[in-house]
Amino acid sequence: MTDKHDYVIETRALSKRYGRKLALDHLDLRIPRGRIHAIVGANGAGKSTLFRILMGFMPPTAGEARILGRDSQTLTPQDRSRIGFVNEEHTLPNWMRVAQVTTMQKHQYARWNQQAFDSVIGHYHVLPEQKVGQLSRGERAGFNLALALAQRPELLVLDEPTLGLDVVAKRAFLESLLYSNAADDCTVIYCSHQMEEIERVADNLVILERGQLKNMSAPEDFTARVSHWVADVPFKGPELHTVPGLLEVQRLDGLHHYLVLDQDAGFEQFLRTSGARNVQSMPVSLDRAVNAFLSKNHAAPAAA
Ligand SMILES: Nc1ncnc2c1ncn2[C@@H]1O[C@H](COP(=O)(O)OP(=O)(O)OP(=O)(O)O)[C@@H](O)[C@H]1O
Repeated sequence: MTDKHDYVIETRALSKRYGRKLALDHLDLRIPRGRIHAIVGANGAGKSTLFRILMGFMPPTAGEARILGRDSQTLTPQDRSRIGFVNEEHTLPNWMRVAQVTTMQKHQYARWNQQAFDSVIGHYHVLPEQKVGQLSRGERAGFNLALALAQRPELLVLDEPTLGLDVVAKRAFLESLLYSNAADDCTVIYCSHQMEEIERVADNLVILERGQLKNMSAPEDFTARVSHWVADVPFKGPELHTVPGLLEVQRLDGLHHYLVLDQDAGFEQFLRTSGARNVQSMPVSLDRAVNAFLSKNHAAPAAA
């Protein structure tokens, strides 16, 4: 049932103001159905606010937010049952046993898929008789993901799901997500600050900054927008305000390192005209590209 206007999330001029702070600023965001979409942003970019509005926990100040085609402010329990949500807190009743929680969820969700549950929980050493409160953080994350995937939600929102997990638990979590075929008939929204995870799982990279959409493309296409130039420039080099697309500059071992956005080979010419002797371009990782992009405005004062 996919048509070209089938968006799982659609916002139009969505704004949220908390007192003097504008957390979402006329945000127009359209996330198509299917695949894994990463949403990244610096602290305070508005990600949690966006999800609070989308889940109907909070009204917007202005604009419109739709989730699975419904107005987020009038979601019914049935609409909500089409959405799975896993966050870093992995909130489940601590006093209940794993088997009890599983049975309860099985009865609650008509589309429950036992095979999906078994294949994910199989990555973890979780016993049915254990109480939720006795599980380790990684086991609780895995249990939560297994429950969420078994609901067979149309939309699964994962908000920093691997925060605080060790390397082994993180790997198990990502493998569960990838190998459960979640992306086949379920759209996954993955909010994380961990670029190596995003590089591994995401098909689409959404960057939010100060409540505005700054990028929506395949992660590798974003990386291709950022280039790293190393130049041997005598003295101070060009005035920084004249460097086109500048994200970051560093001086290391007497060489200038420039990270720039949306520049082509003309940038080499710019450096040479500025007196650079040796100029080389180097590949950039997604982590470096996103961090340089986000840091550029990080220290600037917030819009009131
Ligand atoms: N209840 C509130 N009252 C006032 N300001 C708020 C409130 N909730 C959020 N904010 C502000 O709105 C902005 C966006 O916050 P939000 O929690 O949505 O960001 P975030 O992208 O989820 O950040 P993080 O990555 O740090 O969790 C921040 O500047 C924050 O200080």
